Amino acid sequence: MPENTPLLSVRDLKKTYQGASGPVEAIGSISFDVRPGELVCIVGPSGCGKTTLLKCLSGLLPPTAGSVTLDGAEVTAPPKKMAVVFQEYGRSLYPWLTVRDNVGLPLKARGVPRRERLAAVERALAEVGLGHALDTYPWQLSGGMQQRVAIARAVAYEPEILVMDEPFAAVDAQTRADLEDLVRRVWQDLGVTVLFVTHDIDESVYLGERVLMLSSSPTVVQQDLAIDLPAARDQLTTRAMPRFTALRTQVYEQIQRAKRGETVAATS
Ligand SMILES: Nc1ncnc2c1ncn2[C@@H]1O[C@H](COP(=O)(O)OP(=O)(O)OP(=O)(O)O)[C@@H](O)[C@H]1O
Repeated sequence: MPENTPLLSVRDLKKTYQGASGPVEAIGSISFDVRPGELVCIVGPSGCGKTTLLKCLSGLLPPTAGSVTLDGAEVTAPPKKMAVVFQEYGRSLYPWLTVRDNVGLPLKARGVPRRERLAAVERALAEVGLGHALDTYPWQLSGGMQQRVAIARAVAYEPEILVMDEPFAAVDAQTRADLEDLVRRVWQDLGVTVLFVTHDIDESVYLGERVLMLSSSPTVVQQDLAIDLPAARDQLTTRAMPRFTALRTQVYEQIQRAKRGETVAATS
């Protein structure tokens, strides 16, 4: 695929729920593209429709209007080319399966032969620094390690796009910093396209090459901001850069505007 052809294309997406006391317009109208190999963060205030958007993107919820296209095909069911990592790692791993079997499960379901599957599982676990944990069970690991297993499972599947839904919201600050660096490393090493949803402004700027800021519900893209920080990022030096501070201030101000219900045109 040429580099400028979008991998994921969201066009005029609208979602209205039928609530008990009438229609709830969760998503007003959202349009954006993600090109192959990009790392895009989506950030917005609580209740702005991030979960609704992700459900529509991953084919779990039909939009009221508009479309989602992945690699040229309209998404109407969970796409094979997409892997999703959720916040609740504790519920996404099977406690009765070893780490090796948890990571290998989607490949088994896809019919990948055993030898090839085991090689892919070992590669993915080595990538997330858990090459030594193949035969352990999820409940023998810390929360951060379990989330690494969930990331390895997504990576082993070799998706065209890796969607992460607030994946680090439930871990402590130090683990979170390590996992952020892990996501950037996986993105750089494997060239996978990443769409990362977070409510954390600093995290969106530290991780992303682009940040899409959502307005309050009914949601639109408030701003599409290019993150022009150096590709090699480091928790101490990058976060201490004046440019980092300027970008986080810009995102913070937009989120505050979104909370007040002020919408501005999406610009980069
Ligand atoms: N099944 C539903 N029926 C009716 N309204 C809903 C339903 N699901 C979500 N909503 C409403 O749609 C809006 C967006 O909700 P959504 O959960 O997508 O936001 P969010 O950004 O993921 O929130 P948070 O960051 O707090 O998790 C909210 O006003 C919510 O109350």
